[in-house]
Amino acid sequence: MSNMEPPPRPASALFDVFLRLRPSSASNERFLDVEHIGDNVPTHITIRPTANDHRKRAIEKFAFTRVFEENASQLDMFKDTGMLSLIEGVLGTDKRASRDGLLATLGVTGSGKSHTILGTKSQRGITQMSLDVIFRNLSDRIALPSSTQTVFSLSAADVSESQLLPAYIYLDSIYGESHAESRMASRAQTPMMVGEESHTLLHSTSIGLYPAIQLSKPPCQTSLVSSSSPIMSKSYIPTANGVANIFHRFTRSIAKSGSSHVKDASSFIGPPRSRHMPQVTALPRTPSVDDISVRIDENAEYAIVISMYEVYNDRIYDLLTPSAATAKAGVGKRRPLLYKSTELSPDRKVVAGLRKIICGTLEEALMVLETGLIERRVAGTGSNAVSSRSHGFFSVEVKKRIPTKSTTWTSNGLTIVDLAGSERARNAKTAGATLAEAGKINESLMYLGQCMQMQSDNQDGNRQNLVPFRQCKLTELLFSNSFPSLSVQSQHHQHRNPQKAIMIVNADPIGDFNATSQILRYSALAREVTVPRIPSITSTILSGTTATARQMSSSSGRTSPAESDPDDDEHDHALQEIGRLNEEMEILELRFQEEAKRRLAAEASWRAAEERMVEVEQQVRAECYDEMEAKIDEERRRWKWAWEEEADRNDAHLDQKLSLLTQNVKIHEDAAPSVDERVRELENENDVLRRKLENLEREMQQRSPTKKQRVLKAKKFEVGVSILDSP
Ligand SMILES: Nc1ncnc2c1ncn2[C@@H]1O[C@H](COP(=O)(O)OP(=O)(O)OP(=O)(O)O)[C@@H](O)[C@H]1O
Repeated sequence: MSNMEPPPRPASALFDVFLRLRPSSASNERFLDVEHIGDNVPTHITIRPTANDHRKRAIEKFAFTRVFEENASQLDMFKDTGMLSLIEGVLGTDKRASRDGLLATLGVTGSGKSHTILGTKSQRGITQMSLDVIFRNLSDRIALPSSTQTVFSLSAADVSESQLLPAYIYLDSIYGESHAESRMASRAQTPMMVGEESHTLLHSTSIGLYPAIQLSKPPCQTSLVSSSSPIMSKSYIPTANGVANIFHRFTRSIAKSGSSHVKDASSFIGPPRSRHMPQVTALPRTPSVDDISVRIDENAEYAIVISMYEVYNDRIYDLLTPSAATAKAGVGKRRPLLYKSTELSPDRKVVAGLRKIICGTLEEALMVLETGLIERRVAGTGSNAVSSRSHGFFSVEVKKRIPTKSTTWTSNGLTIVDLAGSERARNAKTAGATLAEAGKINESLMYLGQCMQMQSDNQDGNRQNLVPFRQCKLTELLFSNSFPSLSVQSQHHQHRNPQKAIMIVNADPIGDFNATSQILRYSALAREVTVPRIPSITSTILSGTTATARQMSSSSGRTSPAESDPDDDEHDHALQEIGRLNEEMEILELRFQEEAKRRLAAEASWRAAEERMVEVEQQVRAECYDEMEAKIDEERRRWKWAWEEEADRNDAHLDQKLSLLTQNVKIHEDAAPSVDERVRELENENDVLRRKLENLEREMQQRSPTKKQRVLKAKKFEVGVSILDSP
């Protein structure tokens, strides 16, 4: 590739790629040079191996959208990388150009990524400047987060199953008493109690005075009252516990009003924590962006919602849910979040379940940013004392609605990504868990490299390869919004333009040659390899022969070139051709080595993808099994319950039948006999008995004569009595 131009950005390109060189205090040999062509802004650099590197002799030339040299300021980086048009796209001034924006920084550990986007103690980074421009330009068009109506409607419009919180409540939950104390100190007036019917809270902090939330009875009728409202005859400043209580009622009221996303306060706030609160006044104020204006939609009302998360070991963690709080609440380890399609966002993946903070002022946004940065995992390694060990994501969602036309919010996001440093593990004095971290970081950056390489390959011309962005969380998060959604369901949803993205590659021109050149190779928009004209052994020998030949020819008296021997010319040509072919061969050899490396990397990623597939399959199987078990359990319970119900019903039915039966059955008793009948009965009975007696006497007589006589005597006596008795 000769006369290498920075290629025009095709529509399919993922990024505009800028290179920023950092001033370095290292005393190594410089290996990177910027090419200056007239007064044009530089777009090309060359890297040449240092003198002590004898293995590589190729000089590589790289093209970027623009190269920023060591003297570039933070403000230059903000103004000249296209951040303003990115912000305008997010603010959605022009509907056609309205889109999400992404800014990412890439580079070796310590090359200045965090410096560029997050700044230092004395200088702001692109993130703070972007927030300043957004809040300054929107100023009074920003909806107050203390309005419950705003919180309701924003929660209802959120598609990512998030927990939305106004910033002052969130900050109180994090900084607890220290925040309350600082509020106390900052308040001029002594607050007074409100009457029984309504509790009005003056909510002020060291970073400004907030409007009050009035909680009247019932709690769902929460309303906003200005702090200067005459209703506040009595008021008080809440303590941290008080705030938690108020918030509990506040969120309950929101939950009651039907928002599915706002959860119970207890899920947000554990016991009040006394973290050291960052002081907004101590944050840097330069460079100033007061004079920068961007176009906004003058008819719209805006809301700014901030969330922060990190990708650590290929898992997504919320940075605004402090791990200390989770541990205190007994939840244990931080719970990774899913990047998935939700019910309200079937055609797009979102990080689901994040805590999102509605910020009304720049100060609130900066406090939230500081809080998330404190949470971000940092571990000192040999390469950089405060190295970022995770990929940090800072997301500013700009929600917009036209109050006269619609009550629903549309949303575009500006995501700023501080990628973890890519250093080879052996360079860093890492061990154990940190070594595993380095492995994951390098793996995800390798996938990122493949995606970016694909971008520059696609720019080469005819090839339009698919960007393999689904290989890891990092590339999924970075690229899945870069392509227009093809989903059928998206017809029912708002059509979204693909995101616009900027990549800033940071490099130290005196730093680690190998690590830096590796990053430049896959991030550059174009690349050219040349081999320096250092004569190879063959050409040296051959040129030596030529020189001798020339000497010989000159000594033979032929002085004019016109008189030169045509055989010699042919010989010279042949030697030149051999030299050229040698160079070409060396370049091809280098290319071949690189292709071989890429093939190995592709094979590794293929294997990783296969392993991942197996893992996912196992996971899905386990999930299906659990789900099935749960379903069977539920069915069993349902059947048991139905069976018991049926048995109870049968018992009840039987009882009912029995009671009916006992009610209708009467015991029949015969009527009592009259006296005459009774006498007759007794006489009959008497007769029967008498006959029996007679029979018995007769039997007796037949058995014993003495007895017989006695019986006869008795008989005679009875007959005599009966004769006497008879009338
Ligand atoms: N352009 C610059 N001007 C002045 N100082 C710089 C510049 N770039 C980086 N530095 C300084 O170099 C040090 C390391 O930079 P920084 O922390 O931004 O590196 P990093 O690439 O984010 O590293 P890591 O990947 O480990 O997080 C910091 O002290 C930073 O202030």
